[in-house]
Amino acid sequence: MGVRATVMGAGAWGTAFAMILATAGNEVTLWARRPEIAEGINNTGCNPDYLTGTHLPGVTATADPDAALTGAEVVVLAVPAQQLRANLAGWTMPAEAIVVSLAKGIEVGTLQTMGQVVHEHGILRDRITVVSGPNLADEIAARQPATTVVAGWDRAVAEQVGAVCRTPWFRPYTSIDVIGCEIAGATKNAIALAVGMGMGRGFGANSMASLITRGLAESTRLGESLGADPHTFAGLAGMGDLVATCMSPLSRNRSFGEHLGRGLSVAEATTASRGVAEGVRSSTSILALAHRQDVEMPIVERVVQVLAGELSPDEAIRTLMARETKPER
Ligand SMILES: NC(=O)c1ccc[n+]([C@@H]2O[C@H](COP(=O)([O-])OP(=O)(O)OC[C@H]3O[C@@H](n4cnc5c(N)ncnc54)[C@H](O)[C@@H]3O)[C@@H](O)[C@H]2O)c1
Ligand SMILES: O=P(O)(O)OC[C@H](O)CO
Repeated sequence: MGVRATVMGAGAWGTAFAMILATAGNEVTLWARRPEIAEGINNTGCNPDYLTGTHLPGVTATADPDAALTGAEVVVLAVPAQQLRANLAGWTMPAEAIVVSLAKGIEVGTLQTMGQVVHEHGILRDRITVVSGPNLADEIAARQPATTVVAGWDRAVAEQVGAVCRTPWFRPYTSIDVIGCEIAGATKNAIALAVGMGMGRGFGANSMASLITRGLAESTRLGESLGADPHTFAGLAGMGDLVATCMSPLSRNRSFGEHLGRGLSVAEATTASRGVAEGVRSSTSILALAHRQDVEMPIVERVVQVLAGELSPDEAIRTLMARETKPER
């Protein structure tokens, strides 16, 4: 028996998630900011801008947020991290709905995770869940097998969301480590920028593996300082997502880093990007959060310096390699 589910945001992941929910037997409404996107979906059954060849049977689109939200039992938030708070302020959330956050980022200024932003908007913590894992939207849209983590403060609610978005090719696990999944999801984008820069400089698997492994170490440190379970970082929302993002040419964050490594400016890399590369804005807030928590994040620090034009990718790599020798852990 399905639920009435609404996805707020018709970018790549919002569109793919709407398809998952419809395939799982739910009644699905997809809110698009631009009316022409909603019209395109309703007229052709495909999103004209994102995942363009993907059919969305059972998905009804609208550009009216009130129409989208009225009566929804599950509300999925799929707008970019830095835009979530402003969007929430303009929406009337259904009183009893379960809220699912898809965005992977840390808010600039407040240094809050998306779950914290949603909670601050007045949603009870027990009704908030986040979905995070190795989930490149293009592969999900192509119905390739994938797993994910649904994390919630209330395990039963996480299980409910897991059941609602389970399909033969999309297998959700559950967790109660919301902060761990959110920190893992946000930081992997910053690490993918670093990996991309290395690839753009022409480096191979050794460099990539070094950045992934040490990147995971610094993400785990930050997560633990905020009360996360370190095991989360070894799981799908941690290592799983980091590997998928850093290995795949489909990743916007890795691609953005590759552009920088090849000598493009941040503005040029932004123009070349196929969608939002969350790490570009969130790297700064992740580093600020690390400073607040007194946690060392040398890779993220170099990424921030490259994005700010203070270091070239070569200088970033050279200074990372010049750090003092120390025990691995
Ligand atoms: N694409 C993926 O493979 C993927 C997978 C997992 C998680 N995510 C995360 O999901 C979130 C959304 O990513 P996406 O891939 O759908 O992004 P996207 O770049 O494909 O689309 C962004 C969507 O947000 C809309 N948007 C932009 N500015 C907005 C604003 N001010 N208000 C409302 N809507 C606005 C755009 O119109 C578009 O519909 C990000 O945090 C991303 O990290 C993405
Ligand atoms: O394309 P990216 O870099 O935003 O990564 C997409 C997903 O987060 C991968 O799980």
